[in-house]
Amino acid sequence: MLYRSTVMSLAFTAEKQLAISAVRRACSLTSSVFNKLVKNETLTKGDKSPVTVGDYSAQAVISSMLQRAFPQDPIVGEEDAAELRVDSGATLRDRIVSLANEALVGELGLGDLAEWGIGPGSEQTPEQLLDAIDRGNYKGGRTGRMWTIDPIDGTKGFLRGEQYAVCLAFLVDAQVQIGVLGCPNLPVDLTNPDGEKGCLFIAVRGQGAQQMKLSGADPAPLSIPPYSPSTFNFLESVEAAHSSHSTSEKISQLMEITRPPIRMDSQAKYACLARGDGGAYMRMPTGVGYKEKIWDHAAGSLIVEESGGIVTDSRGEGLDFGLGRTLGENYGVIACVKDAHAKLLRAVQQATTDGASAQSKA
Ligand SMILES: Nc1ncnc2c1ncn2[C@@H]1O[C@H](COP(=O)(O)O)[C@@H](O)[C@H]1OP(=O)(O)O
Ligand SMILES: [Mg+2]
Ligand SMILES: [Mg+2]
Ligand SMILES: [Mg+2]
Repeated sequence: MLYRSTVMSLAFTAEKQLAISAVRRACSLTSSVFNKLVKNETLTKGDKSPVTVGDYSAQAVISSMLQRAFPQDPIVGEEDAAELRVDSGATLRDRIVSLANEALVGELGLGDLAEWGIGPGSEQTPEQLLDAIDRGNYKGGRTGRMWTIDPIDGTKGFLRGEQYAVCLAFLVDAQVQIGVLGCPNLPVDLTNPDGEKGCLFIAVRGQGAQQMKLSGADPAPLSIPPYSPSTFNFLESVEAAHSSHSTSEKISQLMEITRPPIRMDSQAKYACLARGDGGAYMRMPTGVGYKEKIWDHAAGSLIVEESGGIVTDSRGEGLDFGLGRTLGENYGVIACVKDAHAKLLRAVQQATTDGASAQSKA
């Protein structure tokens, strides 16, 4: 038993260190993309180019570090470089190559290792960076080691200057072992929205979860407070197209919740649940046949579980990360502290059954 616990606590130290380092480097890249391209440039409404530049270059950085550290590990990444390999993508490609290289050559910080292809002199060729992006094309599966990257989750929040997250998870046999979320715009204390911003959340299965500042300062363990009916509320998407606001409003009424929901973009919702800013993460299907992607839930779900929470779909079943790049048929996602889950699940099931019978009568 002693042997087993020693082995468990030693597990994945190198993977964890790499994941933290890669997410932190990608976060400084996305912050600089925002400052250079979103804040200081005149953009036409709905212009998605800064987010595209940010997505590609952040995935290039994380993926090229992974390739150096763990060359055999496959990656399920949100982006692929096809658009950058054609002539019409040349301008975008040049921008991405220069941003990714700028991030890779940055000085080594705490815990960084030059052997991961970072630090002064670590420039990559355009071809190497495009290949790094394309290493994210793994189809996923149930066995073996793999990583999943969402280089910018919450693109709408990123463009609004609100919440987004750089997300990286490491899985073995379809079980998330490490989850890291970098949230550059998230207040360290949500009750002080004008205070310091920039948080990093890290979980390792069986070893708990912690929050620290993006700089690495002030690490603190995370633990979701016990269920309290008078303060319980929901964390949900800003975008009603991503999660049904009307269904969660119905669930909220059934649970007699009095506090309004906290709406924010990205997996920052999982992080905020883990540190007790809100009572439950709610993601109810909007009925358009959208399949949730594994990179949108892997890191966040482990951070919640390791903080004392539970993450399931609306049937109460665990999320299955072994089905490929998606979570399969969409039954929604609900997450909360363990002692609230049965009550929440009952309300979810009542709301969705009522909804279904109202629809079939109509
Ligand atoms: N119809 C949909 N239902 C649920 N999630 C969606 C839908 N369309 C896009 N998404 C994804 O929701 C995530 C953001 O969620 P949130 O609104 O909670 O921040 C993004 O990864 C986005 O994917 P994409 O990056 O392809 O736009
Ligand atoms: Mg996403
Ligand atoms: Mg994304
Ligand atoms: Mg996207």
